[in-house]
Amino acid sequence: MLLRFTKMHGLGNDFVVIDLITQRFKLKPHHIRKIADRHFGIGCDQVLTVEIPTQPDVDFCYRIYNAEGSEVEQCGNGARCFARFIRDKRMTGKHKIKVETLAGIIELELTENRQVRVDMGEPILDPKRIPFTADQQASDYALDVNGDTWHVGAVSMGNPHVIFPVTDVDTAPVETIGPVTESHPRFPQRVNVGFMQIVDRDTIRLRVFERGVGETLACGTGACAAVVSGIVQGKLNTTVTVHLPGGNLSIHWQGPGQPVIMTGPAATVFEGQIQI
Ligand SMILES: N[C@H](CCC[C@H](N)C(=O)O)C(=O)O
Repeated sequence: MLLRFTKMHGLGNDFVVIDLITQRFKLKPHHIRKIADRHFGIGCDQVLTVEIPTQPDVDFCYRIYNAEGSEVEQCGNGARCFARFIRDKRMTGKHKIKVETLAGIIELELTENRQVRVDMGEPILDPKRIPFTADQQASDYALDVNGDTWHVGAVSMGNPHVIFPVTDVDTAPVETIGPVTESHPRFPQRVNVGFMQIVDRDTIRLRVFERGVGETLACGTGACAAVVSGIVQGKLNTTVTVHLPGGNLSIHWQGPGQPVIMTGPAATVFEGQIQI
């Protein structure tokens, strides 16, 4: 079968977006792996499918799959690309849309300067719901990795994140600590691994070794999780610029009980068809 797709990216975190409302096809993990393969397929970090919502009062549904084929709960850069896709394909005339995701319903808004603002919902700090094995909720946790004890943050945006504090992201041990921590036994559903350098109370630098992919040029939920962790530790103000290798995001969080608001760009690269 020939499947139409749109290649997109959010700060270099790239996606293949497939409309499964006008194309009926059941994507299986081996299909995802082929689509995501940068030599034998199209190539992307994640595949994002546009689907009919199952809940009332919701405009659309999207599902996200990591390059290895696993379905995941949430994706921040994907959410912004989704909003751009829906708008550019004129699948809605609305400026603000409600979207059903595995992590719950989120709200996306296209802003006047072609940015996308996403209400990512409330962060999850209870270790049992991240999930992360810890005796009780804390502002940071002792985590043993490769024989060293790190004091890390742990936050879920619907998908799990652990955040390592570093003095310089350029020299952070992403290649060594990333893979080992991704499958650390204290994270029963594996985990996205962030390395956060706090520049000042309004600015961080961040690199992310993503679950199911490896290091990406940007991670939207990772940026949200890192800022929440920094605010919980009393080290950041409520609106933070996050410098990622692929570009910058603005993250805003007023504190417990409040949603995380992420604002940033989304771009279309090309359209095509893949024989699947
Ligand atoms: N690798 C993530 C999913 C994609 C998240 C990322 N691309 C973003 O922009 O949030 C996970 O396994 O939870």
